[in-house]
Amino acid sequence: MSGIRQRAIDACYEQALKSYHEGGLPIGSTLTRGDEIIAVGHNRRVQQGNPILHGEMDCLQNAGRQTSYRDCTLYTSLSPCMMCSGTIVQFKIPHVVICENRSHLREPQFRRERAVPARSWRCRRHRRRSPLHRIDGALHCRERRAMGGRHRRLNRTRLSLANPGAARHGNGMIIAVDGPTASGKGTIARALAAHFGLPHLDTGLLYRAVGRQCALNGGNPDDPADARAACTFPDSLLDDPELRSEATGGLASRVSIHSDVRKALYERQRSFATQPGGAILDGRDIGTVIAPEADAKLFVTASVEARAERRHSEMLEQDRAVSIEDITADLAARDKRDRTRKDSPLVVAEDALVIETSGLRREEAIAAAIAAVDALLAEHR
Ligand SMILES: Nc1ncnc2c1ncn2[C@@H]1O[C@H](COP(=O)(O)OP(=O)(O)OP(=O)(O)O)[C@@H](O)[C@H]1O
Ligand SMILES: Nc1ccn([C@@H]2O[C@H](COP(=O)(O)O)[C@@H](O)[C@H]2O)c(=O)n1
Repeated sequence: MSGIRQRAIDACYEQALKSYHEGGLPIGSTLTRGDEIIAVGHNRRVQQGNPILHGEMDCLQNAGRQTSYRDCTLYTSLSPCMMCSGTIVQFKIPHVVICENRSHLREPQFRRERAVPARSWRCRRHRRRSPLHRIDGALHCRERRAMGGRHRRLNRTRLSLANPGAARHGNGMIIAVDGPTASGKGTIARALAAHFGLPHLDTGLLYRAVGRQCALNGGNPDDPADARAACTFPDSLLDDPELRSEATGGLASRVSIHSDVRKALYERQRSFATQPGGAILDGRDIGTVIAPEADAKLFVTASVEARAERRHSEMLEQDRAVSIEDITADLAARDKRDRTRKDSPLVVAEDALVIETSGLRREEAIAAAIAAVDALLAEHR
């Protein structure tokens, strides 16, 4: 790849990364003339709350007024939208290099019809036609594939920030994952967090800490005052391995019916959900109470038998001898308590997508969840 082209593509990537670190959409742009980079820019829609500050627009603004763009090339890390394509046509910019367009292919027909009709669209070396890359036809197809990879990886981490819900919270989206115990919601929430690059909070852990603290205080988890007093647990308790035990799960389910406990834990969960950059939370009432405005809501469920089986295997792995009958009875009791309590019961939020994981392996359940979130976000766009 020629020197200027490589430098321009690298600059696009650096700009996209800069935006990513600012909590924005990872889209960068570079304007070149001959061997010179005239300007760079990145998408600042989220950072500035400015709906038209796309990467290409920011770059052109940074370049200032140019007498002519006829000898310029605009590089952009992602396929330009209708607005940016219109600007490219308006400014008569003859060459556009799109670093990757598989994550988000936008306005190809518009550009095909209007943008740069006189160019050859074949890979110079392979003479291969590439319909998706009509305006970066000057690149060798292997070069395109190589540069596309890293841009694509970056884009996939944050593209979902483009939805309107993201703007509501400054610069992020909220994903709510609810469901009964051992349904696999934690497994799914952690995988979604890694996929979308979001921080994750397992809210069950907070209720478990209250249950555990109540026991440490010698209190009665069914007594509202004892349960309330346990809400001031030290943060270090969250690292206590005992929190993960079934016994503590049972205590958590008992303290969680008290309204004062739910009120005491609300603010902590709410500020996590609304932090800049977005968040993913799993629990029982995330989509209904903690973040009813969440951009994507999933309700993960599975039959009692499948859940008991999973919990049983988990315990066998930890060398804990518990009968499957006992586990089933405990799950059923917790389900009933969670579903029938007055304050914030476990229900499917109206706008949630239900994922039934009984017949799905972990990877299949995760793939279904990612597809469901993508579909929900696409509805918002
Ligand atoms: N689709 C699946 N198939 C088989 N096992 C699964 C699946 N999803 C999760 N598991 C396993 O089931 C167990 C419970 O999963 P996980 O902890 O994600 O559930 P949870 O709903 O978050 O539970 P809790 O309410 O206790 O926090 C774990 O051992 C996990 O590895
Ligand atoms: N948002 C939440 C989360 C949990 N609970 C209660 O805590 C118990 C333990 O939760 P796990 O997810 O770790 O199993 C659970 O049984 C609920 O009673 C809650 O009420 N709200």
